Amino acid sequence: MAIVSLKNIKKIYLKGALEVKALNGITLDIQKGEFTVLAGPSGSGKTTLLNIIGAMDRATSGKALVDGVDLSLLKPKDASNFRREKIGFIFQDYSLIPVLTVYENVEFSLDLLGIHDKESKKEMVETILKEMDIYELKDRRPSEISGGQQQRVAVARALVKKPSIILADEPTANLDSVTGEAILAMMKKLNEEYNITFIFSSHDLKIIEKAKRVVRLRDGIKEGDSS
Ligand SMILES: Nc1ncnc2c1ncn2[C@@H]1O[C@H](COP(=O)(O)OP(=O)(O)OP(=O)(O)O)[C@@H](O)[C@H]1O
Repeated sequence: MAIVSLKNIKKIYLKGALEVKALNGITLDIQKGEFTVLAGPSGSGKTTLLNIIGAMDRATSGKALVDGVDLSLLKPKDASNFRREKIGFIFQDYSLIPVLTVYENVEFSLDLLGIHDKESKKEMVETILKEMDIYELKDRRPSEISGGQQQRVAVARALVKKPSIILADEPTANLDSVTGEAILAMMKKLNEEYNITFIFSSHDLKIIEKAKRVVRLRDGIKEGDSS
């Protein structure tokens, strides 16, 4: 069974009296363990689609089933539980908490899940920091490390809670091409090692060509799908 199953998803934003059709009938299945990029020009609907899959936003019409949950039926509180338990988010601007150290940023993800036992948290956080090769940076604040290192912290924070799906909106957009490709290689390794489903957006051709499956969007419509 597909971990993400979208049927005829439409999203219309209202801008005053103006309707913006951001998604115009997207049908898409993604299997568990796939490594998929949503590609397409600016404004094609990539962020909107990621937000719907992650229950950050709701489709205007259509059916979205993610890890067995029908997202259209979720009340706001259930949506926030769903996000916390099932989804790891990675953002273009890293979105780390500036006053917390690298260690605490990753640990916070477990606090939100209600895991409070110091020792088990320590084991989980340290394992993932080592995996991401940022263990030596654990006591620094985000402002004291590079952009590529901050994005590795963001990946660690998403991953530590062992989510079913990781959603990443332009995760390499603010990085130079070498660092961006290193982050992508790391995501791919984690995808293969843990069989975590990755769905990310990009309009960088060098990044797109390295994904296993490319779903192309244009004007809110799926115009291509290749693996
Ligand atoms: N909150 C909003 N209110 C109104 N219109 C919106 C809103 N969010 C997005 N849009 C519009 O919906 C369309 C799709 O936007 P979206 O951000 O999903 O595209 P994108 O492919 O992620 O673009 P980019 O690559 O620039 O991030 C665009 O026309 C955008 O202007």
